Amino acid sequence: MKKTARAHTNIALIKYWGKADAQLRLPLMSSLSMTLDAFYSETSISASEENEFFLNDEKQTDQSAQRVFSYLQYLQDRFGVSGKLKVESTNHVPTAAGLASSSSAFAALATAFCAFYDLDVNRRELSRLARIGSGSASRSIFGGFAIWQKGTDDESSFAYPLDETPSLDLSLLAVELNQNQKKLPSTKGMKDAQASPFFEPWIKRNDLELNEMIAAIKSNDFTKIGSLAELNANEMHAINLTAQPGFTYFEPDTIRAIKLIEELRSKGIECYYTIDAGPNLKILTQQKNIKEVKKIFLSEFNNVNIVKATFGPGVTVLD
Ligand SMILES: Nc1ncnc2c1ncn2[C@@H]1O[C@H](COP(=O)(O)OP(=O)(O)OP(=O)(O)O)[C@@H](O)[C@H]1O
Ligand SMILES: C[C@@](O)(CCOP(=O)(O)OP(=O)(O)O)CC(=O)O
Repeated sequence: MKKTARAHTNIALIKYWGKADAQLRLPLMSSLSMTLDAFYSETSISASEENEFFLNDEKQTDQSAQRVFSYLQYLQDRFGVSGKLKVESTNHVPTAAGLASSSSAFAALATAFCAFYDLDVNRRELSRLARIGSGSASRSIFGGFAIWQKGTDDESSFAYPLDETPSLDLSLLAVELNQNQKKLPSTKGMKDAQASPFFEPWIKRNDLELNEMIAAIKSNDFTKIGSLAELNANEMHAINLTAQPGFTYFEPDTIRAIKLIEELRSKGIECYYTIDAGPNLKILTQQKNIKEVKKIFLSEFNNVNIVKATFGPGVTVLD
């Protein structure tokens, strides 16, 4: 018997970047995201002679396999089930390039696991389980806009939908400047960032920014959504730069792309950016400006891949 689940990635507009508990992946802040239709992972689980993990048809034996196996062990212990498992996953998103592959990966893995063992879990519990695999995965259980409330323990830290089928005119252009796997995984990056003198203010502003974002979404205020998402992303990257020692996920092309967005805005083409733990940008824009923004980026950058996305669905079991 084989069970397969599909989960879409999500992009945080209010970001998770800092943990209160590394094992349980309890965050120090609540976050809010948009699930994306264009990017997803499909993961199957079946019984096997030994634990195996295939990613995009290639057997994995490195740290990424260890992460999957220890997560499966955790889930088996938690539910009192056993057996060796074969995990086969396909990413329809570049892996570990700051395009949130771990969000779709662990949402799909948690869901396939529950389907395989026929476990009766609701979506809130599924979100808690996905969170243990990768924090951002807690939000990929849901479509549209999701909020991950930080909570104080395993029970209370889960995501829930804010609006699963938004009618908002909001599109995202993923500007893939560099699809290579990053050297500094998110888990380590967010740990190192806690040494920044601006880490405390970053945590303190979370409530305010989250509430402002919820209000902006509810009132269909694209300008507020875009500018606040950009501010929040820049705060996250500012604490990276000011950590001791400082670091950045930005590359020269990331800065060039930021400058280009500023230029487009000054010409009246409204667009904003958000950036995760990688050099690639996600541009937030509206239907009427997509063509123009895409055209200008393609003419300014060689070898850039631009993928358009809008709201995607929550996790599903495929068979
Ligand atoms: N389909 C998958 N199944 C299991 N593990 C995966 C899968 N895709 C990616 N991963 C693992 O997720 C980890 C990458 O996560 P990481 O959070 O560092 O990068 P990312 O998800 O691309 O970027 P972001 O910081 O935006 O979330 C790696 O350990 C990678 O092997
Ligand atoms: C920048 C981010 O994308 C960080 C995501 O971090 P992960 O969820 O990948 O981290 P772990 O919980 O350690 O697996 C912001 C976000 O998605 O909220």
